[in-house]
Amino acid sequence: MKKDLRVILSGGGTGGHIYPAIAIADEIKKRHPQAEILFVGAKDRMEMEKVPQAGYKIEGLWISGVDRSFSLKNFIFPFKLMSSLSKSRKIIKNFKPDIVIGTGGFASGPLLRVAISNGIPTLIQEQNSLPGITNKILAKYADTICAAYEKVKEVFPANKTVITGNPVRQDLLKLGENREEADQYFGLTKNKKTVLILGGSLGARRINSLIETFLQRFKEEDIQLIWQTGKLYYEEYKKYDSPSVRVQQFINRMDLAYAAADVIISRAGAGSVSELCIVGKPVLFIPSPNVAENHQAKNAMAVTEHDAAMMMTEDELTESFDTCFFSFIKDERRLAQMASNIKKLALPDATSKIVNEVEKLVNKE
Ligand SMILES: CC(=O)N[C@H]1[C@@H](OP(=O)(O)OP(=O)(O)OC[C@H]2O[C@@H](n3ccc(=O)[nH]c3=O)[C@H](O)[C@@H]2O)O[C@H](CO)[C@@H](O)[C@@H]1O
Repeated sequence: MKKDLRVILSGGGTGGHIYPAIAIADEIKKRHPQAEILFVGAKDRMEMEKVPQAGYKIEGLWISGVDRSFSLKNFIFPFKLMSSLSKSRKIIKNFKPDIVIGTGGFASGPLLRVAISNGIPTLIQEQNSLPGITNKILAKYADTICAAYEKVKEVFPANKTVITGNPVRQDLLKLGENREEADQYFGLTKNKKTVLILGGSLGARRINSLIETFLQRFKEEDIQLIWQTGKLYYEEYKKYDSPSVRVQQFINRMDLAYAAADVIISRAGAGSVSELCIVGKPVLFIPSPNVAENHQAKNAMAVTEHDAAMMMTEDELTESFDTCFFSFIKDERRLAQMASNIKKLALPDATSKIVNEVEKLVNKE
């Protein structure tokens, strides 16, 4: 293996594409401390803040997705694409990567395209059971595809697809017994039942309105909350912050949030689902209905079919949340069974397996 390995990672738009890239970068750095790593994301998206926070350099492309409906935004898309292809060429020419890794989201499209046409080895990582559009296009030309679900072999070339699982950040792999630190970090009361509410990296409008409706009920049941609203909705809900309802726009210490929780209510983005399997606590999934081909429901069903979590669609919430959730949270036997079942689905070696594939590609060169 080259001593001065040079790697570009590209992916973003949402945490679901950013955190896998950071986990892969951390594992590469662990194995190859001399490696030079550069991220490429989309200007104005959350990767421009989260990647430097994780200690890596990032360049931004002027790129966005195409609206599925007719929209004025789509008229400038060709210009954005040309601009980002041209910037990708410059980045690749200057950085001279040994490998380019794409984790999905629109910024990885132009960059991987340029890498492929320059004959640079490429690897893409697909988090979902139904691939996103960028990865679908790139898969034909990429050298290796690392995925979490067997099912993607129906869409991707099976001969170069390796099932590894989704990369999960190192700090989430060793939650251990840091509940006390977690309670202190969030200012929670010790020994009080805690529910963690997660709306995915951007927050979830419907989950926020559900929690607002049930605040009084949680109080009556003596349950405290860590409530992640998402940046977009924080202003609307921050008024509810109190010692028993910790309202957060975004949680930087997910390790502590998971450690503090007895039960978790969550969206079913692929990364969240993979993390929750590792965390091994009882979960109620409320999948987003606003994603391509309803893939979050499919991510959640991959867990519920093993009797390892509960799931409710947004449509079921009004009628069933009250009775189902509040009886679930009191049923200690059922909670323990769910925690044990979900833990069996964890794939904690995913990042390591992906970096093995990265090394194979670089060594081949
Ligand atoms: C609305 C939307 O398009 N969602 C997609 C997006 O989800 P989203 O961006 O929500 O991503 P995931 O659920 O995959 O992962 C969320 C990540 O953000 C982290 N996190 C979350 C909240 C927080 O306060 N702090 C924090 O660090 C989680 O620990 C996790 O690592 O990408 C996923 C992976 O491609 C898809 O499956 C989802 O359908």
